[in-house]
Amino acid sequence: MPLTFPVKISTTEMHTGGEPLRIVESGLPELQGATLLDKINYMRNNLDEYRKLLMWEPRGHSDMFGMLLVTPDIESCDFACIFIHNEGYSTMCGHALIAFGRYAIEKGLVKTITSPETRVNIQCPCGPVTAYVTYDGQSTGAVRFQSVPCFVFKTDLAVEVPCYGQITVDIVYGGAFYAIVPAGQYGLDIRESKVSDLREAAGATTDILRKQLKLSHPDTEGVSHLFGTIMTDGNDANLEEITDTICVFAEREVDRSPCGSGTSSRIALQYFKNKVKVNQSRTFRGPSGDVFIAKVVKEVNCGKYRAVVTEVKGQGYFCGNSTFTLEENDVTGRGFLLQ
Ligand SMILES: O=C(O)[C@H]1NCC[C@@H]1O
Repeated sequence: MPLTFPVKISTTEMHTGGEPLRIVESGLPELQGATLLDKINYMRNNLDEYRKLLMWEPRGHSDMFGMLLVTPDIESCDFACIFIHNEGYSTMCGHALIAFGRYAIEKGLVKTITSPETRVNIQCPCGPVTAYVTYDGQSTGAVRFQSVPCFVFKTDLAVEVPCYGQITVDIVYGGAFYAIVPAGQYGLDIRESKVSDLREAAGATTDILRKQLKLSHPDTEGVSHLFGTIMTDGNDANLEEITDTICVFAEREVDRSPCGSGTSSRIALQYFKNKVKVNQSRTFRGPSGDVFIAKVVKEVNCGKYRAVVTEVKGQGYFCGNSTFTLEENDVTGRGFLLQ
């Protein structure tokens, strides 16, 4: 289905730890479908031009991220989200929820607001996620969210990454599946190496794993896809120290923040490798220098897997509003990417 003219799309622009969040407020045709997954599939099949218009150049860029709000189909949830990025649609996004928690309250979308925290129940494609938004009676601040069950799918998986040799990764589910690997395995340093080198190595790892690894989730439809590779500083054991992380997801998109779902995955992996205990907090730093604080809240089951609910805390900020238009004869303006 082509774009419907006149195109006029309104958004609020936010960021969490430097990672953009473009919240679409109006201007898209209605998404058909009974469930959130149906609506995502409808958008993917019929309205993907709108994703490209909003995420790609000249209105976005190859590291852009956004979300749309739709009606939830889980009764306990107040909102449902569709996450969009350079390649398509994703299953979980922590940085988006951290920003959205504030948005929901500041824009008057939440009926019952309580201090010092307000609970917001959000249906994500991976399942229901609870966000707790700090509210002091006047303004909103930090947001913590509790994840869907996170589990380790495979540990110590050896993979031959073209141009880099044999690399050993762990595969973890934190609302999305990630490969997790210390940057040192590629001869890279997460703090000193160029982001372009880290992006390339992580992207090459995701590419080969997507070809070779069959993923499955015990009970959630539509999530069995390797979303990206997370490189770490390898510092899993020393709880007192900040640990660095860079998440390269979708089509080699670099998360500026520590990545909420990636942080859930990392703390879950650390838990199952006996590096942290329930309720022990750790600080994760992303490439922008901003941090998330995370911990394991409790152990649960997820099908045959031992799993954990994690909690990740950070703060998002408002940075603007946009109204996007498109002239009918503007072919380039429909979206392109330079990478
Ligand atoms: O915070 C997160 O979970 C994410 N940020 C962009 C990519 C991931 O979805």
